[in-house]
Amino acid sequence: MIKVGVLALQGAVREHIQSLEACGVEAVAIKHKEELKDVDGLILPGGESTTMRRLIDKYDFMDSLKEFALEGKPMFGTCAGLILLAKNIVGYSEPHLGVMDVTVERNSFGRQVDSFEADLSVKDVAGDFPAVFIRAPHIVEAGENVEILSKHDGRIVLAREGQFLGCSFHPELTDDHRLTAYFVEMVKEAKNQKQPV
Ligand SMILES: NC(=O)CC[C@H](N)C(=O)O
Repeated sequence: MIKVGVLALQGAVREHIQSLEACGVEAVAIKHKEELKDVDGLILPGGESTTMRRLIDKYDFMDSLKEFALEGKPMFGTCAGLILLAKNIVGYSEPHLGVMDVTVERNSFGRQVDSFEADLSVKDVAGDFPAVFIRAPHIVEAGENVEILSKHDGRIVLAREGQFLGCSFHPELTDDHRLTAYFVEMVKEAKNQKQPV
């Protein structure tokens, strides 16, 4: 049995927990860095990346989050969470965690369109995934080991690099749990690989 955490400093935490539970796994809100030891995978939710970064520093989470990544445990960044994972952010000299080989641009779907919904074709997941975008970033550049899983209007909005999954939108805000289920599979695979045979 696996356990998946949701970083609970700010943002859409409860919805992610419900989506994970709908996928049949145990889900916990992570409020203290020590709790990271208890989970096999972690979701970094949407919200506001600069606020979340401030709280990561305030509660001394940064080293523990980087260690979590180094241990090979899967991490799923949604919207602001994707910005936290990215190695490069357009207009910023430093990344946050800087673990996923992508360059992201914040609020990149135009100010006049604050939020919108779109049906996406997602590789290996769905032909019609309902995606909710809220002041969303997109991936402007992806490294050679990054697999592009979905695009909207020619822009990369979902990608995977090994243990890291990142999307521009909010997969937790609808009743469609297929993308959460995809991440749950990543967590199960990573855990099985670690187990001695
Ligand atoms: N819904 C979201 O997570 C928005 C992300 C936000 N615009 C940021 O840059 O952090």
